[in-house]
Amino acid sequence: MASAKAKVLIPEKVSADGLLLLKETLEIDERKGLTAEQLLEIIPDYEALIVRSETKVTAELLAAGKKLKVVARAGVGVDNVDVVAATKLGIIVVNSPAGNINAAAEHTVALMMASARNVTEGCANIKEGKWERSKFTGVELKGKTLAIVGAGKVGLTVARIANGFGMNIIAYDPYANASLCAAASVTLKDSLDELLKAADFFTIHTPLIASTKGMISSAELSKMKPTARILNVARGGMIDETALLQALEAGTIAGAGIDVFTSEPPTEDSTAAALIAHPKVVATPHLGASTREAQENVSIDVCEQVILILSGALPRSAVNAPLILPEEYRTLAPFVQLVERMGSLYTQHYGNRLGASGKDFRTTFDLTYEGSLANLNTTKPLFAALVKGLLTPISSPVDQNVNIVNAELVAKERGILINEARSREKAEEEGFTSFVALRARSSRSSSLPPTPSVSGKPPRDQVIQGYVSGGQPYISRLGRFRADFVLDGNLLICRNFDSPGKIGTVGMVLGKSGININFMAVAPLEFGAPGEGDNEALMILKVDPVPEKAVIERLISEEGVLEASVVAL
Ligand SMILES: NC(=O)c1ccc[n+]([C@@H]2O[C@H](COP(=O)([O-])OP(=O)(O)OC[C@H]3O[C@@H](n4cnc5c(N)ncnc54)[C@H](O)[C@@H]3O)[C@@H](O)[C@H]2O)c1
Ligand SMILES: O=C(O)[C@H](O)COP(=O)(O)O
Repeated sequence: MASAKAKVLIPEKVSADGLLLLKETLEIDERKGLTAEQLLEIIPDYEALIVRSETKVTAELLAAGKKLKVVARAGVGVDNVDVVAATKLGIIVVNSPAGNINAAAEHTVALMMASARNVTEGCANIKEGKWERSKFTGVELKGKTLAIVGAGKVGLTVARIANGFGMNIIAYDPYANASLCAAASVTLKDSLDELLKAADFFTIHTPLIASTKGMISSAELSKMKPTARILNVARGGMIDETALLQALEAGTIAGAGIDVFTSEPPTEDSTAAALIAHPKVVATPHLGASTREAQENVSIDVCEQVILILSGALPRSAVNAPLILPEEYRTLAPFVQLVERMGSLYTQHYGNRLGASGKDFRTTFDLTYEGSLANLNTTKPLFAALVKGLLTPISSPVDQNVNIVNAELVAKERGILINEARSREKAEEEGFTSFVALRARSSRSSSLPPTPSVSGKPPRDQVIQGYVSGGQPYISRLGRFRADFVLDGNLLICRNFDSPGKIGTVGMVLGKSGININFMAVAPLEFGAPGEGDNEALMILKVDPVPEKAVIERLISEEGVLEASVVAL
């Protein structure tokens, strides 16, 4: 007789601890070593699929899974799952964002120590029956500088462990939570260059996104000490493998510890294969999360979520849950878009300004719903939209898909604090039926000195206000400036002296660089304290294509152009 229980397919090695939870109510089928064709053939029988990083969950496989309700990734990265196709088919994708953090951090430390003490070389030597002690003199970690790029969950866990070794820890992460860094005795630096020059050990813990892809290439490696060692237990592609191999061969860098590669597994004749074979490289086959404990954690985490979903409840960490539920769509959709874009504007503008004020990304926000918005039944989608907007520009799309289910958890994990408030006082005063105000607080308990304001006074709150008109998101205030522009497209935002000729200057630089201006608005000063940059204005230009960093640098080298940022929405 056919089983009445829903069926779960597990084509990879997933820890038994979670699977035990499934056994009571579901039929589980562990089938390792299936080919893609075999998987395609059997998938129509299953309600749930549990994978790690090896199974390619393609659009074709998902479409063939006529009964599939959930794909669970026992780990963080869903790079191997076609999330867009799953969303279109109404299949929920869940993951375990925190279950393997400690494992990845400890593996980083393992590679750091193995590289420092020539563990693999010494081990291979003695196994060959040799005893060549003098060849393998290493270095100690105590008193050395550990430089961390990406002070997130894994990066800070590495820092906490490294404190025990007596290391001096510095980090570069423009979007980090300063108090969490200070609590882990991490000194935040303003540039990657500072880390490259100071590092004895250099480790990367960022997502693989446009700004981190190829982040370490020949130019960066050439700034490092010849005694420095470099580690990557995050994602392949952040260190240029060819450049690293050349630096190791030239002896301009002392060693590397690598767990992840641009293509996995690396092909035989690839640069990655040459790196792996290099005597100064300690390499592992993507073992960051491969501990019994981490596998138990991620297995229990995703199996619990599979049970929730198959019983009709909401999971904890859905990668593709909506920001907004269908019944709320009509009222909330334009505001969800507004708040998400305000968050994205905040991160890209304040986190990436070039010029006088510099970067000043903060992590404590007040989000106030003014006027008729104060009557909303639920603000959950708006909260989620803000978290998504703040984090999307600095996250890999597959690693961090923020939605109403996971927004609070993601914000907490990233050290972002959002205080929501409702008010009916200011909307009328400002001439709107409703608007949203986002205020990033100035208090920074950080190891960094606070960024001085233009007046040299302590930094002030950063404020963005927006409203919806005709279904479009508008910005009515940006910092000290009264604005009125549609928050859409590629925007170049320049702060400049409010004096004749500035628009021409900016237009000329952009024209010479082949950049078209589709729209331009000037935002006058309205909210500044006396003496605080009195003679200033903002210029907001919708541009195409997005200006390169060199163009922005040229702009701010022009007289009277104080700073500029690019915001792509
Ligand atoms: N090897 C493994 O098995 C394994 C296991 C777990 C996690 N990982 C990988 O480790 C990495 C870190 O994971 P996490 O959980 O700590 O992520 P996280 O999101 O908690 O932290 C990432 C940090 O990178 C920062 N960042 C983003 N862009 C940056 C930039 N351009 N410059 C500097 N910093 C930037 C973010 O602000 C954030 O603080 C991810 O790539 C993840 O996929 C690998
Ligand atoms: O994304 C992850 O969770 C890690 O890279 C681990 O992948 P794995 O489950 O295949 O070991």
